[in-house]
Amino acid sequence: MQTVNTLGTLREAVEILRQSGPVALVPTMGALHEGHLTLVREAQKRAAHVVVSIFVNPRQFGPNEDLDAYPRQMAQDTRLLEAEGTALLWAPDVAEMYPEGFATNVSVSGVSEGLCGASRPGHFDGVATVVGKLFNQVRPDLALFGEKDWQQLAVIRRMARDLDLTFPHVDAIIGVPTVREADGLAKSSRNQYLSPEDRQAAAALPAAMHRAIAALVGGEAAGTALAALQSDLRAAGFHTVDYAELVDAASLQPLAAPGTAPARLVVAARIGTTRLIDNMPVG
Ligand SMILES: Nc1ncnc2c1ncn2[C@@H]1O[C@H](COP(=O)(O)OP(=O)(O)OP(=O)(O)O)[C@@H](O)[C@H]1O
Ligand SMILES: CC(C)(CO)[C@@H](O)C(=O)[O-]
Ligand code: BAL
Repeated sequence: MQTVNTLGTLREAVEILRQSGPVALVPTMGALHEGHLTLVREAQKRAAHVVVSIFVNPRQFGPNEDLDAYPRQMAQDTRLLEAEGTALLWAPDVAEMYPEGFATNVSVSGVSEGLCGASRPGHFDGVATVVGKLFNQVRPDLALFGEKDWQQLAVIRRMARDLDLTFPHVDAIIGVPTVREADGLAKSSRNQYLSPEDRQAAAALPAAMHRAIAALVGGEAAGTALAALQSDLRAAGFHTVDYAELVDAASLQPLAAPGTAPARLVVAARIGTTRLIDNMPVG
C-alpha cells in the first residue's frame, strides 16, 4: 500500500492505478474498525483498486464538538488497511485540503436540514464540501459509505446529482449496511469515548429501536411508539435524545406512520459525553 499526503502525488498514483482497472474510494476519518473494513471489502468486490482517505475534517465539527478529542491512530489504521490489500491511502493534512485562502462552501438544502443537520449546525456543509473535494481529487469510479450515517448518504447523493459530478456517477455511490457489535450497538469510532458502564448501557439504543419498530409495524401510532422509545432510552441512562423520528427513507421527511414508501427509524441520543446515532428500516 502506498500512502500519499499531497494532491500531486495522489493524482499520479491514482492515474497509474486507473490504467489497470476501476478505482473505488472509501472516505473515512480514521480510527478504523470493522465497519470501515467492511466498506473496504465491499469496495474490493466491485473495483480493481481501493483508495481509502483518512482526514479528520475540521469543517464538519461544530465549535463545541470533539475535533481535538477525535481519535487519531494512523499507524494502526495503516496496518489494518495494508492487511486488507488497500492500494492507496490518501492522508492529507488540513493545509493540503484547505490551503490558505480556501473560501468555498457546499451547502445542500432539504435533506441536510433536519435531524443531525438541526442538532449539528453546519455539519453537513462540512461533509458535502470535503466529499465533493475528495470526489474531484480521486475521481473514483465508485464510492462507498456506511448506512450508519443514513442522512450523510442522502446528502452526498443529492450533492453528487446536483453538481453533476461524473466521478462517481450517482448510481456508483454505494451504501453499505451498518456493522454492529454482538449486542447490537452500531460500530463507531466514537464508541471509544464510552465508559465501560455507558458502553453496556448503550446496547439499549438498538434494543429500544427494535421494540419501537415492532410497535410501528403492529399499527401503533408513531407518536406513541416514539414516546416509548424516548422513555426506554432515558431509563437506560441516555440523558438527551437529540431526535427519534420515523422518516421517509429517501426524503427524510417525518412520517405519521409507515406507509407504502420505505420508512426509516432514525435516532441520535447522548450518553455520558458521547453522541450516538443509529437508524433501521421500518417494515
Ligand atoms: N458500523 C458501521 N457500519 C458500516 N459503515 C460504517 C460504520 N461506522 C462507520 N461507517 C462508515 O464509515 C465511513 C467513515 O466513517 P467515520 O470515519 O466517521 O467512522 P464512524 O465510526 O462513523 O465515526 P464516528 O464515530 O465519527 O461517527 C462512513 O461512510 C461511515 O458511514
Ligand atoms: C464522509 C466523511 C469521511 C467526510 O469527512 C465523514 O463524514 C465520515 O467519516 O463519515
Ligand atoms: N461519521 C460521521 C462523521 C461525523 O460524525 O462527523
